[in-house]
Amino acid sequence: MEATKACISIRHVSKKFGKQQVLKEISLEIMEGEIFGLLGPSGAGKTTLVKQLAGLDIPTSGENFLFEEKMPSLKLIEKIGYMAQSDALYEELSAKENLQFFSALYGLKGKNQQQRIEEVMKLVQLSNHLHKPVSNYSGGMKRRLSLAIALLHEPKILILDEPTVGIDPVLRKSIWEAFNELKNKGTTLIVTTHVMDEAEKCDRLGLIRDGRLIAVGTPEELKGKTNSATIEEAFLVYGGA
Ligand SMILES: Nc1ncnc2c1ncn2[C@@H]1O[C@H](COP(=O)(O)OP(=O)(O)OP(=O)(O)O)[C@@H](O)[C@H]1O
Repeated sequence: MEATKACISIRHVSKKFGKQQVLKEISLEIMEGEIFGLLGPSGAGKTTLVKQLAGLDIPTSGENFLFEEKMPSLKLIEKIGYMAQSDALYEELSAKENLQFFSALYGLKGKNQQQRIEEVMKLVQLSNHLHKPVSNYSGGMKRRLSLAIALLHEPKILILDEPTVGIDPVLRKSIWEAFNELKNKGTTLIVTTHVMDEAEKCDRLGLIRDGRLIAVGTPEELKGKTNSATIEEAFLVYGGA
């Protein structure tokens, strides 16, 4: 069997904002085609780390590599899809107009653009709402539209910062089905969360607390090693003392 390759390599990454040290010596490899969850309490440093992976910020020390290329790199932009924590949508435009705007940024034109718009809206189950102004969308619909936008250019790596916040359990399930579909097509997904049942759905997890990566493993490994019934319990064991 072919060994899986790392497509993201985080090497001794630290980050300071003023005097506050937000990331502390993080080293981690994320494999091609896995769903990797970054789990940690609010303020742990998850967003700070994924922003660096998306090329939107730089470490104070250490390095991030994507496909063996040091970040940030313009060359990699088309390989990365990033969905931020808050939606960056034009409320006064329709969903379709938003999708057309972002498609143009990625250089998608004509028939190809139209086809991708149809595909991504189908994936997030918003095909029937294409012409609605975004201002008439619910919070969950806006999250799904943001996801559709992050998927437009078929990125190899998809970085999702709390993608299902404010989304009800039924929709959350359908979004996770979409994640698994993408994974099966070879996309690597990085998902930040503090929802424990969501953590269980990831192939591997990185537990992050106060800017430190305190454990990495599959949900089963993390529970097994700490003799815990739940990820929450395992987290407390790793974070305790
Ligand atoms: N641009 C910035 N300037 C100063 N401090 C910042 C900046 N960005 C983040 N921080 C601080 O860094 C710490 C980590 O924030 P971060 O957003 O990475 O946490 P998080 O784990 O993503 O939390 P949440 O789950 O609430 O989004 C926080 O204390 C935050 O206030």
